[in-house]
Amino acid sequence: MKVGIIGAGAIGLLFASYIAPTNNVTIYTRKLDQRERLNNEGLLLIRNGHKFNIKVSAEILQNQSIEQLDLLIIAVKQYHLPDLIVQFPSINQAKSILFIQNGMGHIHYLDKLDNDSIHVGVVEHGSMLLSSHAVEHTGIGRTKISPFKGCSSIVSDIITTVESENFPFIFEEDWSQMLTEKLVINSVINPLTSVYRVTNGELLRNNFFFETMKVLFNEVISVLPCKNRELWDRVVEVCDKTSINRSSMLKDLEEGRLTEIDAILGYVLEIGKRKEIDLPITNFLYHSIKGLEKRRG
Ligand SMILES: NC(=O)C1=CN([C@@H]2O[C@H](COP(=O)(O)OP(=O)(O)OC[C@H]3O[C@@H](n4cnc5c(N)ncnc54)[C@H](OP(=O)(O)O)[C@@H]3O)[C@@H](O)[C@H]2O)C=CC1
Ligand SMILES: CC(C)(CO)C(=O)C(=O)O
Repeated sequence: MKVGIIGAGAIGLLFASYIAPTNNVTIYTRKLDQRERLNNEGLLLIRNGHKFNIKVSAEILQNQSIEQLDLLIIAVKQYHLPDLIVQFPSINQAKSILFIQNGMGHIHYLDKLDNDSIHVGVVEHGSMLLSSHAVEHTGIGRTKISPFKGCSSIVSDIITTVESENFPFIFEEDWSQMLTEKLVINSVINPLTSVYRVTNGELLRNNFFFETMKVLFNEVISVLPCKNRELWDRVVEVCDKTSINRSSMLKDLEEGRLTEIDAILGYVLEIGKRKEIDLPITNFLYHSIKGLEKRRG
C-alpha cells in the first residue's frame, strides 16, 4: 500500500519506522536537508538500546505528490493544520486520511475535507526525536483508531501488516469518547510536566506532584463527558509506560516552539465556560504555559 506521512517529527518518524518495512512509505518534509538525510542515510529507530535502520523515501511536500496515496497520515502539530489544509488542497485526494493530533483542535477541520474515509487516532507511545532522521521509541504504548467518516477497509488492511507487540493498535467505535479520554490524559500529564520540567514518570514518583495530578484530573473531568470510570488508572498507566519521556509540550517549550495548550486546556476551559463552571487550576496552568511560550518568544 502507498502510505504518506506529513510531518517528520517525533511521531511522524516513529510511525514511518513501523509502517515502512511492509508498505511503500513516503515521508513529506518541509526541509531539504531532512529530505536528503532520510533518502541517503535511511531512518534510524532506537528501541531498548537496539538500533534499526529502515529504508524510506522522503519528498518535499507538494500538492501533486499526495494524490495517489492509499493512506495519508497527518503527523503535524495542531497549530500547523490551518496552513497545511489551505496550502495543500490535494490532501483531499488521498483515499484515506488519518489524523493523530493530541487535543480537540483538529475536529472542526475534518468536516471540510472531501476524502472518502477519515480516521482519527490517539497515540500513547513515548517518542523522542534524536536528529532529523533518527527517533527513539521511549515508551511502548498503543495507538487507538476510530472512524470519523466512511468505513474504508484500507486503514485496517494497512494496520494488519504493521501491528506488532511493540506497535499495537486498537479500533474504537466512538471517536469522540476516544479523543476525550486522551484529552484528559494530555490535560493532566502535559501541562504539569511542562511547568515542573520533569519526565512523565516523575509525576508518579514525587508524591507532591502526584497530588497535583489528582486535583487537576478531578477538575478536568468535572466538565468533560467521560463515561470511563477507570480513566484515572489510564492516566497513571500512560504516565508509567512513557515514564522516561519528556511530554510533547515540555519538548515544545524546551525547543522554543508553540505548544498545543490551546487544543488541550484551552478546549477544556471553553467547555467550562459554556457550562458556567469555574476551573481555577486549569485556568492557572493554561496561563502558565502561555506565559512560558511567550517568555521564549
Ligand atoms: N511526541 C510525543 O510523544 C507525542 C505526540 N503526539 C501528537 O502527535 C502530533 C505530532 O507531534 P510531534 O511528532 O511530537 O511533533 P513535532 O513537532 O516533533 O513534529 C511536527 C512536524 O511537522 C512538520 N510540519 C509542520 N508543517 C508541515 C508542512 N506544511 N509540511 C511538512 N511538514 C510539516 C514539522 O516540520 P519542521 O521540523 O520543518 O518544523 C515537524 O517535523 C502532535 O499533535 C502531538 O500532540 C501524540 C502522542 C505523543
Ligand atoms: C502519551 C504522551 C503523554 C507521551 O508523553 C503524549 O501524548 C505527549 O507527550 O503528548
